[in-house]
Parts: sequence; C-alpha cells; structure tokens
Amino acid sequence: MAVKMLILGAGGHGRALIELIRDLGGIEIAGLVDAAPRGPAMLGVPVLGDESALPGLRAAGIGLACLAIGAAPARLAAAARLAALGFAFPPLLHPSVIRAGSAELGEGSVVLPRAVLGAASRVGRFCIVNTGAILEHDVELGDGAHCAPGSVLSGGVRVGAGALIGAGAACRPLVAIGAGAVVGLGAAVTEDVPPGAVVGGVPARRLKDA
Ligand SMILES: CC(=O)SCCNC(=O)CCNC(=O)[C@H](O)C(C)(C)COP(=O)(O)OP(=O)(O)OC[C@H]1O[C@@H](n2cnc3c(N)ncnc32)[C@H](O)[C@@H]1OP(=O)(O)O
Repeated sequence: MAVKMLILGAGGHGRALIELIRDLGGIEIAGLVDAAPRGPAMLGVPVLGDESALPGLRAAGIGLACLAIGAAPARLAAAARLAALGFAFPPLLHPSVIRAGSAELGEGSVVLPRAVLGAASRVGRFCIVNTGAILEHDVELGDGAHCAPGSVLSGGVRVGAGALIGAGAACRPLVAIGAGAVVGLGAAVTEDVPPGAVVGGVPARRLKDA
C-alpha cells in the first residue's frame, strides 16, 4: 500500500511537486492544504482545507508532508508547525536527477527534474534544488536555500540558510553566499555575497539589501 503524503501550498511550486511525486511513484498524494486555495482541487488533487485541518489529517494516518512554499522563512516556519504535529518530511528527488553517491540531502528538501547533485555536495533541510540546477562537487546549501532553475554552483560554493540563487545565475568556485541573500536571475557571482544582500548583473554587484 502506498504511503500517504500531503502537500502544504497550492501554488506553482505545489503543481511542480505533484508532478514530481507522481513521477516518483510509491507515494499517494492525500491532498493539498492551503490558506487561500483557488479551487476545490489542483491537477486532480483535492484541497483539504487550511492548516486547521492538519491535526485531523495526522490523526487519520497521514504521516508525511512536503512544503510547497517558495519563500524560505515561511517554508521553514511551516516545517516547524508540521513537525510539532508529528509529520515527517522525506526528501524528494525526481527520478531524472543525477545524484553522486556521496551527495547528502536533508529532510524536506526537494530536487526537481534534471538537477545535478555533485560529489560530496551537501543540501541542508527544506531546500529547493529546482529544475536543471547544477550543484558541483563540495557545494553546501544551508537550510531553506533555493537554487532556481538552471542555476550553476561551481565547486565548493557555500550558500547560507534561506538564500535564493536566481534562475540561470552562475557562481564562481568557492564563493560564499550569505544567509538570506538573493542572487538575481542571470547573475555571474565572482566574489562573496554578504548576508541579506541582493546582487545582480555580470559581474554581480549589490542592488540593495533583502
Ligand atoms: C520555478 C521558478 O520560477 S523559481 C523562480 C526563482 N526566482 C528568480 O530567479 C527571480 C530572482 N529575482 C530577481 O532576479 C529579481 O529581479 C531581484 C530580486 C534581483 C530584484 O527584484 P526586485 O527587488 O523586485 O527589484 P526590481 O525589479 O525593482 O529591480 C531593482 C533594480 O535592479 C535591477 N535588476 C532587477 N533584477 C536584476 C537582475 N537579475 N540583474 C541585474 N539587475 C537587475 C532592475 O533593473 C532595477 O534597476 P533600476 O533601479 O536601475 O531600474
């Protein structure tokens, strides 16, 4: 019998996770939980209500959850609320992901189609490695970090907790991206980025504070 998982968040990332879980197989999607759903169902998955439904769903035997929330602080806060109710968060890797045997992946992290997790890369908890992102050898992602589609993290890059590496951005080997920083889409990061900074451009320059 397939294990049951619910998805918290009925937006675009929720749709991506529905498809990921369907491609994986072996997990039954019990439903979606969202404070402001657009309809009674999404891609054929029923919306079960807002977070007030969670204790009942847990009592009914649904033990697994995944978080479809783009903003890192909200994603991490939701994880804490669901953990307190007893939900567990297995990491989810799309079958097309290329994962080195030595790559580590924390609870609740999701890795979308055609991403690459290189040798000795370490992905923290509740991270998003989005479609086609490349994490080269020895890359480290702090909890809640998000590597957007097509981003390239060269060898040894370190990304702080909750940081966002924008779509198509590339990071020079060994640079450190501070916690909560945002790297704009298409940027070329050639030097360390301070915590909370927003950078963009080629080469990347500070645009503002996050
Ligand atoms: C599955 C998915 O879709 S995952 C999606 C992942 N998300 C992303 O990759 C998006 C990342 N976000 C960005 O790149 C954004 O443009 C940000 C965060 C860099 C800036 O966004 P905002 O805070 O809304 O700033 P805003 O759009 O007002 O731009 C501020 C200035 O920065 C410039 N700017 C914005 N983005 C960039 C960028 N990527 N590179 C260079 N300059 C940029 C703007 O032109 C503007 O310049 P100006 O003041 O001279 O006019």
